[in-house]
Amino acid sequence: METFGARLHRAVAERGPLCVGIDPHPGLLARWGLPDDVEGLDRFCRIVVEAIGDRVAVVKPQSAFFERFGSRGVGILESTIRQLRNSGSLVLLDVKRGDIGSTVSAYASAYLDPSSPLYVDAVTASPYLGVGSLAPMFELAAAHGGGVFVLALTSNPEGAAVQRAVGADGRTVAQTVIDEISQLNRGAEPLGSFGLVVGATIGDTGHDLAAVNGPLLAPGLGAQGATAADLRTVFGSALPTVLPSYSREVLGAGPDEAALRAATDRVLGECRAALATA
Ligand SMILES: O=c1ccn([C@@H]2O[C@H](COP(=O)(O)O)[C@@H](O)[C@H]2O)c(=O)[nH]1
Repeated sequence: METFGARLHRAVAERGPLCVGIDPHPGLLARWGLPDDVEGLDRFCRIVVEAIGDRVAVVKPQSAFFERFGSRGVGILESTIRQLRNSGSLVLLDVKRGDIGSTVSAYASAYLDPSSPLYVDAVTASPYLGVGSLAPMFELAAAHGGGVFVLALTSNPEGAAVQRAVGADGRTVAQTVIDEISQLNRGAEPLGSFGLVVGATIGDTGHDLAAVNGPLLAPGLGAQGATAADLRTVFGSALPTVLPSYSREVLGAGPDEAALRAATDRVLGECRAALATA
């Protein structure tokens, strides 16, 4: 079985270093001339998949925008995941789950067990009940070639107060998360399956990402103000493992599929240029 890290490495080599988010904000549905209901959500997702599913390495549906429509919205998430998988992109579900270990087991089954209707290639997870509490996710991901991206240094300004707080051992909370994920990826080739989320907005925080040996998802580009040129400052020598992520910056070009593809190609070009300087 090929690991998620290997599959991601291959997808990025073939399609380029880019993740595009599917975030059907009410404002975007309106701009696309779609109703703010399940039919509008379905149409929005179908257009995005048709436009970019066969050209982007990773697509990241944001679960919140599906959950807000209840069970029918989750049904659209399931069908969107299926369509994305058929289009050849890897699916990273942005769902930021975390809980005590026994409950994390159920989250792991929901997203990382191939028999689940919500089965995806990778999920985002929250480490604030302790990185160790996410072990059931790591184990099921490893068993089935899946991946987990753990929040480390998020792109929002409020994250710093928690993530940069310093513990008794002198390390920040974020550095503890970084170090524990680095351990999980030790020796993995060509890339570990356990990633981190590090916002492109955060500047140089002095955190050491050099030993992670796993993918570094970088949201915050475009709508939140960061540019591809900021990636070097944030990631330094870890730049080659960065997976830049854009949602509204690309989605704002829709609903025209050619315009969505053009926006995707533009940001991919910017990211390629930024990462090539590594
Ligand atoms: O630190 C984080 C973690 C996750 N996100 C998510 O990424 C997208 C960003 O959307 P944009 O439209 O490109 O701003 C969104 O789904 C967030 O929940 C993040 O922004 N920062």
